[in-house]
Amino acid sequence: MIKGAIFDVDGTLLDSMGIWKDVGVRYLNSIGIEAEPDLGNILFTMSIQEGAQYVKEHYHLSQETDEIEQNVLDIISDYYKETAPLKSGAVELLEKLRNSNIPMTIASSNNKKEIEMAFERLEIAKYFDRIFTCEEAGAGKTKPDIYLQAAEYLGSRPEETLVFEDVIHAVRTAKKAGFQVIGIYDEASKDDQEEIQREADCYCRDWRELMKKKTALTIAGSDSSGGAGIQADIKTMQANGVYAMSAITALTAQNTTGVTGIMEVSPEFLENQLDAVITDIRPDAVKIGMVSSEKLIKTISKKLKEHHAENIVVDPVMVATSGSRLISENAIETLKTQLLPMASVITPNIPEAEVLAEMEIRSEKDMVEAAKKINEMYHCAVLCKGGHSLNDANDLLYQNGKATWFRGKRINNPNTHGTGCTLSSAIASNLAKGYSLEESIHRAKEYISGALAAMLDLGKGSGPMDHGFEIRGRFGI
Ligand SMILES: Nc1ncnc2c1ncn2[C@@H]1O[C@H](COP(=O)(O)OP(=O)(O)O)[C@@H](O)[C@H]1O
Ligand SMILES: Cc1ncc(COP(=O)(O)OP(=O)(O)O)c(N)n1
Repeated sequence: MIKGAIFDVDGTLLDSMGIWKDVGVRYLNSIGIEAEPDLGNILFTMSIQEGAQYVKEHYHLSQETDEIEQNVLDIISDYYKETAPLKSGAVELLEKLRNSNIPMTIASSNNKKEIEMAFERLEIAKYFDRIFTCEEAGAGKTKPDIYLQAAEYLGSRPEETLVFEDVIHAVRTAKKAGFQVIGIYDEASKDDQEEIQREADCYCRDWRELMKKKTALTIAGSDSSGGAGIQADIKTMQANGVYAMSAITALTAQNTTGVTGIMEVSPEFLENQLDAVITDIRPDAVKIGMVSSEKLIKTISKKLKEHHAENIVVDPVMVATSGSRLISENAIETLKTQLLPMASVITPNIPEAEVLAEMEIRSEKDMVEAAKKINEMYHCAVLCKGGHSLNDANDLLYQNGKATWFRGKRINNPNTHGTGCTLSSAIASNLAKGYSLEESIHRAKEYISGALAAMLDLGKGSGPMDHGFEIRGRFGI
């Protein structure tokens, strides 16, 4: 759960990085000298003192460096006081965080005075309880001090705190210190964008893009008891902040004790649903759950390719906890060859991973070996879920030759109907919102732990979880 947010200023909230490239040219122009074409880049990495020394020597100026420095500082100060604009969508983002009762601070390498002047003019001072500067923190943003001091002030731990940044060294520092980092594009650091995208938990071109409601589509079967399948997926997507859509593969007559009937839709009708949804509201992520027959799998594969679907999470549902089979034997082969290679990640539980890897899983070492085998066979990231273990809830991600454990505390709750559907839908929701795969899994596990810990107890068998455990507000009472 997010309990605080820390914002950088220049390049993040303000579209102000240009002044630091432009200030030397402006200064020289003010004394009637034309600057060399590349002066902005030459001065960009220098301190103001170094820059003043450079222009004095290079342009044979009679002014002392102290005077040049002061004139440059005045130009910068005037810029913040009168001109520095907000980045697009910044106010909407601040408003949204304030409405969610998330306290916010500033962490900036700039001077407090400049920030205060700009914030007052732009009417955004009201969003921030305090401004932290690198000068006061005693270190620049290659060290985590400023973020840690800001988080301590907010009363949130790093993992509960969002850091908004636009430059790679700051993104790296905050990430390394355990914060959740949102990276944003800025012209001044355009050459580092790919790296920022890789290192940050979430990345966006501008704040409006981050604010836009993200969408997710579930292609799965209906569970009449509401704990698994389409119903669990939609509740999960809603609770994880995305707009949920569905294409139903089958109706099941099901409750917490078992499945008493399955009625599949025709491939034509599934195709119809997929076309209707995707051509109108494009999903930012797709989750695929129960698909019981070869024909339906082929339809999904064809349609998702045709529509260039992204962020596909495949939960290779085979058997429900209650013991009922949810896929035909021959469809498993088609699932392997047609759907797995399209997936950003697949989420088999231990029995499903055993079928896909064609080996027994008895230990954590076996989980790694099976996930590696599946990854090499089908070229997709594999999250082997450990919910069927007795003592823990440790899941293993295998991708790009690397195994990463997501360790979870086992919650003593016998009502685990729909855990697989819920986890895969939460991962898809997080991918839709732009989180990296690792962060998407991490957040999905936190969500499922919360839903299990709410201890809902319904039905005669293994009951459903409380998907809405964190949905509060006046209509929730
Ligand atoms: N009792 C539990 N406590 C905490 N997490 C659990 C528990 N049971 C399952 N999980 C988690 O729920 C997710 C779904 O896992 P699993 O139950 O193995 O899937 P499936 O429902 O497909 O069999 C995994 O992240 C797993 O670690
Ligand atoms: C319609 C439908 N789809 C999938 C499942 C399996 O759900 P899962 O999340 O794996 O949960 P359990 O049934 O294993 O608890 C289902 N039962 N029905």
